[in-house]
Amino acid sequence: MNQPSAESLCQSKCVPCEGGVPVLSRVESEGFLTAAPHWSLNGDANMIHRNVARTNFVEAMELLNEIAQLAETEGHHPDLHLTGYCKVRIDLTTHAIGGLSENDFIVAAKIDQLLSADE
Ligand SMILES: C[C@H](O)[C@H](O)[C@H]1CNC2=NC(N)=NC(=O)C2=N1
Repeated sequence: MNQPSAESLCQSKCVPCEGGVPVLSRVESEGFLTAAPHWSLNGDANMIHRNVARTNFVEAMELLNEIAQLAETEGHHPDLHLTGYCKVRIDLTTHAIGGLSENDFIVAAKIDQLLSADE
């Protein structure tokens, strides 16, 4: 597989997934992470996450809603956590296959784009 870029991921669209897609290996996921360097792979290599801080509670909630809209557009949904009054943790995994798929990295790159537009 060619090394993905943030740009190519942002131009891609999530493919509806109800199973039948191979789980990405740790090495494949690490390749995708070069295009999404703000994200971390967990120990089991079945989830990536990113932490984001906002300046107050309302801005954190607005961010959660922006990500929710993006997720609905993509048809692929992160697990969103408000971890403090202005802190957000975003977890991405493909529930249907119990691990990571390209969809997770497409949504990660699009969230990065949304966050850089906000800054
Ligand atoms: C058909 C549709 O693509 C699936 O139900 C999607 C919806 N959003 C999803 N989001 C995530 N994170 N994992 C999934 O397996 C998943 N499945």
